[in-house]
Amino acid sequence: MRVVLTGGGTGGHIYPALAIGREISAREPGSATLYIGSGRGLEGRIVPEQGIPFESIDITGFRRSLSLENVRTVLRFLKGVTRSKELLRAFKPDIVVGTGGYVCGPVVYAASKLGIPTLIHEQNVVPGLTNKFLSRYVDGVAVSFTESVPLFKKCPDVIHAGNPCATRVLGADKTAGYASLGLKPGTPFVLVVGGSGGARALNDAVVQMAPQLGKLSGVHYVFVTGERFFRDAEAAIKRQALSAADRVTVLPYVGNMPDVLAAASLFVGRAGASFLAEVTSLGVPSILIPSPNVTNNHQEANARSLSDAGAGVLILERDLTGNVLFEQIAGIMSDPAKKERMSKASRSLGMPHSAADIYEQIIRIRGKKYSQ
Ligand SMILES: CC(=O)N[C@H]1[C@@H](OP(=O)(O)OP(=O)(O)OC[C@H]2O[C@@H](n3ccc(=O)[nH]c3=O)[C@H](O)[C@@H]2O)O[C@H](CO)[C@@H](O)[C@@H]1O
Repeated sequence: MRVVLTGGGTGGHIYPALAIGREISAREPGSATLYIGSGRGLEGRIVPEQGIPFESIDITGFRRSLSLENVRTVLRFLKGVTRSKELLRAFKPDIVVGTGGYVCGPVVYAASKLGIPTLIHEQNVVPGLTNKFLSRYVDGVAVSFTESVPLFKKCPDVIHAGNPCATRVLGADKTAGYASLGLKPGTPFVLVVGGSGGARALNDAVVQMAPQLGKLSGVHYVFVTGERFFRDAEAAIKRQALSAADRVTVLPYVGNMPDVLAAASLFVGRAGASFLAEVTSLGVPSILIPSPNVTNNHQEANARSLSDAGAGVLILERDLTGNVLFEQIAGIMSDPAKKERMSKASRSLGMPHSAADIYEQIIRIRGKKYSQ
């Protein structure tokens, strides 16, 4: 099959696209993939690193308030449609899959105008602006939460498939995870990550709790700060961690997150939808501090679905301090029975067959389109 993947800005939109691409290649060896993203997003680095051909278009997102910038955005969108049409005519895909983020707008729209079968995947309960717009043109929609199905009632083929990132972590290699961190296999460690871009509030709380890290004997800590915060955060964390500094690893970004996540004893992070799909697919217990700065506060809804099931502990950012965070970490890491209960609850929420369901949907959509 020839497939175009598009979506991006942040990891939460890129990794679901890559997971769908991987499923297609596994089912149909010899498939050809092209990823179309924005030159400004994280995809420009991640996708070529995976050995996938990458083309970029110049596009920005809409501001929610009226502004001159929105006029420029419309012009860029129209230019993006023209450029996408050129790329699509040259590549001749059998399917175009969009996973949200503004970059997939012109690409999926152009594909639908050219009569190419199209599918979008929505990661969050509340659909993003781009996917809402595209839902009028696409042949199918895959959503991550059942609650989102009615929001796409005008679309021809809507399925509840979970998030394909859940499938991407299934083949994860714990041993490789420990090795990449330089840890002895089996070392218990707490993984703290503020989403694909890092989170200042979380990094600040980590610096505040760092003097207490030594209290938990034998536990290692892996702090992933986000590229833009790395230098300052690393210096501050190492300084504050005192005698436990040798049990602390600080990194800007983790390229092999599935392996590292599979080895982790506890995940502490934001509540982005793709991360949560991975955490539940692997049955990792979590402490979640949802970002308050996202559309419709959707990360809090994501986090509540885990905390209500006993799979995670929810801390609202306004209540976050170093002490609160360390108390919760210690409460889980020093109570194996509690950790095990949370782990079981987490696994029960996982939907690891997600990418396979989406692959079946792609086959169905193509079949229908070409029989018309
Ligand atoms: C601030 C913001 O707009 N956040 C949104 C964004 O989050 P964000 O882009 O942070 O996405 P998620 O937290 O959902 O997922 C991050 C993805 O990046 C990967 N990863 C992350 C860090 C790292 O060092 N290495 C790595 O590989 C994770 O394994 C995961 O696959 O998209 C999500 C959609 O999925 C939304 O739910 C979030 O609300």
